[in-house]
Amino acid sequence: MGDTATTHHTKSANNGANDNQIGFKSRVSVIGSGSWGSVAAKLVAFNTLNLSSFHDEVKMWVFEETLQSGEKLTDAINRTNENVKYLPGIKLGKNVIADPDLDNAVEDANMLVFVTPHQFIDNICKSLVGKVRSDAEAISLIKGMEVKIEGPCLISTYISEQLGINCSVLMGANLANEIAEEKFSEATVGYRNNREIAEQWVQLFTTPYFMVTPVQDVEGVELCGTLKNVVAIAAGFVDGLDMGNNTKAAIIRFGLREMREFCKLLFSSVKDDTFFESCGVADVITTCFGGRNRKVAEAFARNGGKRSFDELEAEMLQGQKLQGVTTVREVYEVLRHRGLLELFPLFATVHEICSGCLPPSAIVIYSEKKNIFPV
Ligand SMILES: NC(=O)c1ccc[n+]([C@@H]2O[C@H](COP(=O)([O-])OP(=O)(O)OC[C@H]3O[C@@H](n4cnc5c(N)ncnc54)[C@H](O)[C@@H]3O)[C@@H](O)[C@H]2O)c1
Ligand SMILES: O=P(O)(O)OC[C@H](O)CO
Repeated sequence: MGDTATTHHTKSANNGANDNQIGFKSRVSVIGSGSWGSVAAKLVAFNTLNLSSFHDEVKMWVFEETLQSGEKLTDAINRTNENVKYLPGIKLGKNVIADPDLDNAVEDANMLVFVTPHQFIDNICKSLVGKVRSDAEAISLIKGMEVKIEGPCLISTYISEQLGINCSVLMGANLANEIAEEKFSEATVGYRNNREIAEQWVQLFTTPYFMVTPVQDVEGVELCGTLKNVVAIAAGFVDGLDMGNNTKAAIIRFGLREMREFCKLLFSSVKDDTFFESCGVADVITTCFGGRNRKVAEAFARNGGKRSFDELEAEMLQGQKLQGVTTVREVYEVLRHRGLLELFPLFATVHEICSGCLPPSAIVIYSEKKNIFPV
């Protein structure tokens, strides 16, 4: 742990955070246990076993459910060391302990990894108020955003505000099943102003097959991870209409341009270089070719928009959750509220298709005529 973090530990006030500086070991909890949540626990657990500055054990909070066999998911994970529902066939590491009790899962942890679908973060944060260490550091792997009456709010900001702790982000071209199989990938840690904290997260996640780069642009990194899911849905429509690779490449380019404009609209501080990190162009590419948002959007278009995203998601993903449909609705609300829909034709069209106002083929009309931003 770096100096800044150590000072952090010693000044803590509540929930047992009175550790001595010398010999202090960090405790990590993972909040979420879907496919990416389980891979995150695996990555982290590999490092906590191998680095002396961490306690070995990694607690992973599980949204409890009963499997078809009648066994609780948590019991099955702890018995087999696999997330048999969301990441079957992958050993997580014996030091990963699944826990269905949220309070218990975060108790004593000073490094909190948030990785649930974004639609659930509100309830999770509300139930964690007053339960986490005041000196804890958080990181969000969640791709999505909250839209409140007063405007859009990044998930990392929401976590920070609700829990009174600093929150970094980790985003990137990270299809969970590929990293689970230890195929090489990159990711980007976005941090606000404390480089040492960023280095701790880099250390905690880096493995020989997972390369993590810190970038001082938390908003840019997080919004890239959030918005690429909208572009992935557009790419899925193109696939469902059998329009081919050139059209998909055009959609990716238009999408990246709207991502950049939307990021700068919300945060003028967002850096152009961030779009060339793993969280930017690389994540757009991988999601538009191999992601769940793309896959379900393709099925939506092949069905002519007659079967809803909810229905297709339940049938095709068996409990896993899409982020793109909710995100594009939130983006649309922000743009409508500001009278800027015309400047974001791809985002607007994707929402209008998802919500049934336009047919999937409208994405073709979009791609034929749009070049809104000056290049
Ligand atoms: N899967 C990936 O390849 C991947 C990669 C990078 C980032 N992400 C992001 O990670 C985040 C988490 O996604 P994931 O892939 O780990 O999950 P997932 O879609 O695989 O699984 C859904 C999860 O939601 C949980 N859940 C269901 N109802 C809930 C409720 N009411 N309250 C709380 N939890 C509930 C389920 O138990 C399960 O753990 C998302 O923001 C996603 O965009 C996913
Ligand atoms: O499967 P998706 O569409 O949720 O995308 C997964 C990851 O975000 C890719 O980096």
